[in-house]
Amino acid sequence: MKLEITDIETGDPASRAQIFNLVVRIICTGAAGYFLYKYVDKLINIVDPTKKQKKASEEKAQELLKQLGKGNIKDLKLTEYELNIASQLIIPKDIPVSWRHIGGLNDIIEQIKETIILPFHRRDIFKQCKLFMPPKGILLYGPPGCGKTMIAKATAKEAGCTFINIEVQQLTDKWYGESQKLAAAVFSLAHKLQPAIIFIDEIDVFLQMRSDRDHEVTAMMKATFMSLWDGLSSDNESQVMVMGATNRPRQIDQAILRRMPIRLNVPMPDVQQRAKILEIVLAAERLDPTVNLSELAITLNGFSGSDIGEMCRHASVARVHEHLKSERDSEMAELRAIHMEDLEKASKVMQKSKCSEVPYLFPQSVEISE
Ligand SMILES: Nc1ncnc2c1ncn2[C@@H]1O[C@H](COP(=O)(O)OP(=O)(O)OP(=O)(O)O)[C@@H](O)[C@H]1O
Repeated sequence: MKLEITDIETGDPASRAQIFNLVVRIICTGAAGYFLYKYVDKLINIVDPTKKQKKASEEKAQELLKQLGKGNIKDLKLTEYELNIASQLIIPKDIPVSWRHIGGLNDIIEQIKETIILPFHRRDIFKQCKLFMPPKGILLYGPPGCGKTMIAKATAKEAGCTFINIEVQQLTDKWYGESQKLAAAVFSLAHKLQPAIIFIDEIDVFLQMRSDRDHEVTAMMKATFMSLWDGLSSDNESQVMVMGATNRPRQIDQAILRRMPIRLNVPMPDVQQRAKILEIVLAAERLDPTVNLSELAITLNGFSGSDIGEMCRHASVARVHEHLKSERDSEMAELRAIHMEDLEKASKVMQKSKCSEVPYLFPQSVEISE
């Protein structure tokens, strides 16, 4: 079949010049369209510089939801804001912390098992108990480095529920109205993926006492957050809970404290707790028979769990340096076990650096004045 291009006006076969003209026009129109598209895309990126970031978080959210095995993602009908929040989801099986990694906090762990995990797991039974109200807020408070974040992560792992980790910066969007929509999305997403825990680390920063200095957008976001939280409390069917952690409970608004009826103090470890933490931290290391963890724990007064972890790392690494030094003289293949002396030396170094820190003053309980 022969394809013939004809002149529109005369119907005569088109000349070579006319065909050339047509081809040039098609190419020019295509090129103009391409550059216009590029220009508009650039303009959108200038107007909304977060576009790329939004796309990346959407893709991450889709992947996480798939891993969570929440059925068909399309059926969840997630909004743009919910997808943004979903990019912060933590998959329980990926959490490397469980109860056995936490030393000396058995009372707190038991309380969490009883008040949070059991009602999540045995909803069938708890639903029949009309006087039981599942807690909608729980606060972990205490000095830095004593295991609050570890407890929150282990709770999510053991409960096997959706864990939404809220980052303060994520909700404080500079665009007017966006913060409120994101705050609302936290709760609607948790509702769609329930049972779920909404975890807010440093809740004092996120929802600190509302003050006159609050930016209008921040104040509105907080108000939205609080009213949605109230919605949870009045809905007995909902399996969504907010868990907050703070080093500064006195900075938290009383209205927020009231929404967190369960408040668990995660204190500085006492001597027995320190011995337990030492045991857990050093479990994977080879210890010399000279090591006496109970004796060592007595000398670590004022050390947090994080300090103890750091001290053990120091002791272990110092031994590696010593090994590498001596390797130059003789070929020693095996790294020696950790001696009591290594741990004592490391604790003295840490004690010295701790002496220069400001002492940490912490309330034993958080009072609510009605
Ligand atoms: N009770 C504990 N048992 C075992 N390890 C602990 C314990 N407490 C703290 N640690 C160690 O200290 C690290 C920090 O703990 P974590 O982040 O849970 O403290 P935190 O109370 O949340 O601190 P912050 O308030 O500064 O966020 C842990 O990763 C762990 O190595």
